[in-house]
This record gives sequence, structure tokens and C-alpha cells, in this order.
Amino acid sequence: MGRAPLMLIAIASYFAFFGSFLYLVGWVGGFEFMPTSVDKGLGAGTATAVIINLGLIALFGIQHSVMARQGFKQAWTRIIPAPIERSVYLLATVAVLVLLFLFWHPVEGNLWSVENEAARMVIWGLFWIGWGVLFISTWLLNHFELFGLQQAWYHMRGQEIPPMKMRTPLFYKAVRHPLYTGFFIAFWATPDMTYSHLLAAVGFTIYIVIGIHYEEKDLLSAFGDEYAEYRRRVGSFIPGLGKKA
Ligand SMILES: C[S@@+](CC[C@H](N)C(=O)[O-])C[C@H]1O[C@@H](n2cnc3c(N)ncnc32)[C@H](O)[C@@H]1O
Repeated sequence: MGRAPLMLIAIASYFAFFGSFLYLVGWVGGFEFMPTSVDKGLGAGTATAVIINLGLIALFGIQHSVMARQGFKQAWTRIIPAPIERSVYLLATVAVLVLLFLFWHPVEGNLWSVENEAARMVIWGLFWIGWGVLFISTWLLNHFELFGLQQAWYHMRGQEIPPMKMRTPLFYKAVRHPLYTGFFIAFWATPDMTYSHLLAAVGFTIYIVIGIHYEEKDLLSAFGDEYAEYRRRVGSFIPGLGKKA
């Protein structure tokens, strides 16, 4: 395939992913105007709903973890062009997110509901801070590389795609996984914790904790001692906690 079509695929994937990310923010927030959300979707009995929902989260986890591993990438790039490997990964993520948005089955009931208006505002503030931390973290790492545009751009210009560099600016000096810290805050900071929301928060938290194990394995093999030393010095999600000897 020509260089320009690959660039177009990368741009289309970027915007498709960005759209699904914005939908995810509204989906987790459970805003009225959303066609579906963590609290608005198809109906089913509790047991069926829980099984389907956990299946949807597992699907997201499997797609995300398997396709991000080095071994998979090496095999996969014999089939698809390497410059759009990340873009195809993003398209697969969009597909599993769309399944989540369409087939999530809300579960009845409420764990907590904060009545006090000021407290509700503080919690909503935290929700937005979480998404903000996540978004800023993508720029701290390398936004365009993370979302596949840089690879296709270099390829289009006939230049070699630069290897991934280890980065530890700003938030990364305090924790190794600020993007996931942002994700946790965004999922857990809600003034109305319905059982549906709780299921999503617990499910995605478990997935991230498992996913990090594999992500760090890859980071250790890519960056060696530099990353090992970083793990000894810097906590995982919460500053000072989860350092690895
Ligand atoms: C979705 S990002 C999440 C990054 C990180 N786990 C976080 O929560 O901020 C996953 C990608 O970031 C890369 N990555 C993670 N930490 C990195 C670092 N310190 N420097 C460069 N790349 C990193 C991983 O290799 C992976 O491709």
C-alpha cells in the first residue's frame, strides 16, 4: 500500500479513537444526553447483566493487552504494514469500546449517593481532573506516537520510524503510571455510585492492575536497567507506593 493511504488510515484511526474516547468520558459520567452510559443500556436480570458486562470488560482487556505485546506485534506486522500497526490497534480498541457502549446491561441498585451539593461538585471536579491527568499524560509520553500518527508520518516522509524512548517528565516523576491513575480517579470519583458503575470501576481496575504487570515486563525488556532503577525509585499509581525492589 502507498505511503499516503497509510497516513490517511492513521489519521482516520486517530479521530475514530478520539471520538470513542470522548464517548467513554460521557459514558462513565452517565450524563443525561448520552444515548447509552454505564447506567443506561439494555435490560436483563442481575446475574445475566453481570456476566455480560464482565465479558465486555474482559474483551477490552484481552484486546488491549494481547495486541500491545511485543511478540504479538512482531507476528502481526508480517500481515499488516508496521507504520499503521498502532493505528490498527486503535481501531480494534474502538471496536471493543463500541461493543461495550452498545451491549452494556445496567445493574439495579445504588452503593452511595452524595446529597450535599458542595460535595457533589468536589467529586465532579475530581472526575474531570482524572480525565485531565490521563489526557495530559498522553502528551507527556508522546501523544502522536501513542496514537499512531508519528509512525505513519515518518513513513510517509520516507524516514525511519524512531524507536520508542523512555520518558519520565512531570507526573512520571511522581508515579510510573499517571495515565492509569487518571483512569482510576475518573472511574471511582462519582457522586452516585450505582452497582453498574461499581461493576465497571472494579472491572477496569482489575484489568489495569493485570495489564500493568505485562506492560512493565515489556518496558523492562525495552529499557533494561534504566526502567528497573525507575521502578525502585518511583511508585506505581500513588506517589511512594508500589516501588519494586
Ligand atoms: C496507555 S500508555 C500508559 C502509560 C503508563 N502506563 C501510564 O499509565 O502513564 C501505554 C504505553 O506507554 C508506554 N510507556 C509506559 N511508560 C512509559 C515510559 N515511562 N516511557 C515511555 N513509554 C512508556 C508503554 O510501553 C505503552 O506502549
